[in-house]
Amino acid sequence: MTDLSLASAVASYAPGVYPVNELFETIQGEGIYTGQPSIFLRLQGCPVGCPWCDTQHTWALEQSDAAPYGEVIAKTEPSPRFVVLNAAQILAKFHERGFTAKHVVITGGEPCMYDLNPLAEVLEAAGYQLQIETSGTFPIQTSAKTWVTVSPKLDMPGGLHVLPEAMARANEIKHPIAMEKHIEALDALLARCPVAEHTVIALQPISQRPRATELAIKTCIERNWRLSVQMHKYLAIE
Ligand SMILES: C[S@@+](CC[C@H](N)C(=O)[O-])C[C@H]1O[C@@H](n2cnc3c(N)ncnc32)[C@H](O)[C@@H]1O
Ligand SMILES: Nc1nc2[nH]cc(C(=O)O)c2c(=O)[nH]1
Ligand code: SF4
Ligand SMILES: [Mg+2]
Repeated sequence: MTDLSLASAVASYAPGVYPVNELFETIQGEGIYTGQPSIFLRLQGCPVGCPWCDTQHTWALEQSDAAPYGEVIAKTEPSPRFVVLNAAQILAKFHERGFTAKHVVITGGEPCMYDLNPLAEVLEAAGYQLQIETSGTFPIQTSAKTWVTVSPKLDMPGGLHVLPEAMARANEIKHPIAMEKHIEALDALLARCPVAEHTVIALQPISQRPRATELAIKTCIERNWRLSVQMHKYLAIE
C-alpha cells in the first residue's frame, strides 16, 4: 500500500470514526504505566515501516479487510482485519464486554493519523483516562488530559520525521533501542527537539534481544532514565 493510498483511506473516515484492529483488556506492559490494568484499542494503518515492528499486521488499511465486530474480537492470530466503530460504539463495547479498567491505551498502527479528540471527549466524560502510544510523526490530536507516550522513529523506511511539537507534548519518551547508535540518535533528537522538564525518558530494548537489554540497562543507570521491557512478552500475555 502506498503512503498516498493509506492517507486517502485514513481521510475517508469522518472525525470520531475509527478502524479498530483489536479491542481487549490486559495489563499495560510498557512505559511508566506498566502494571496498570488497561483497555487496549488498536487502530489500523501505519506508514512508518519499522523493520522490527511487532504489529506489522496493522500497517495496511484496505477496505477489503473491513469486517464485522464479532470477527475482529474473535481473532486468535494477528490479522489486518478491522471493524469500523465510532466513539459512542467503542464506549458501548467497553460496557458490553464488562471491562473494569479505567485506563485506555490507544495504539496501533499509528493512532495519530486520526483525530482522537472526539474519542477522548466521549471516554473522558465516561470517567476513563487516556494514554496514546505514538511514533511522533503525525500531529497529536487528543485532549489535554491524555497521557502521551512518544516512541520516536528515526530513519525508518516511511521517511517520516518526528515532529518537534510531538516531542514537546510528550509526557513520556519511550525509545526502542538495540545498538549504541540508537542512543546517539536519541541524544541528537533531544538536542534538536527539546522535551518538557517533567517528561519521563525510557529505553525499550527491541524484541527482548539480550544485548539490547544489557545496553538499555547500562544506559538507563548512567543517565538516570527508566527501563521499559515489554513485560507482557515476558509474561506471554496480550
Ligand atoms: C506497535 S507500536 C504502535 C504505536 C505507534 N505506532 C508507535 O510506534 O509508538 C507500540 C509500541 O511498541 C514498540 N515496539 C514495536 N515493536 C517493538 C519491538 N519489536 N520491540 C520493542 N518495542 C517495540 C513501539 O516502539 C511502540 O513504543
Ligand atoms: N500488554 C501490552 N502492553 C502494551 N503496551 C503497548 C502496547 C502496544 O502494542 O502499543 C502493548 C501491547 O500490545 N500489550
Ligand atoms: S511506527 Fe509503530 S506501528 Fe508503525 S511500524 Fe513503527 S512500531 Fe510499528
Ligand atoms: Mg504491542
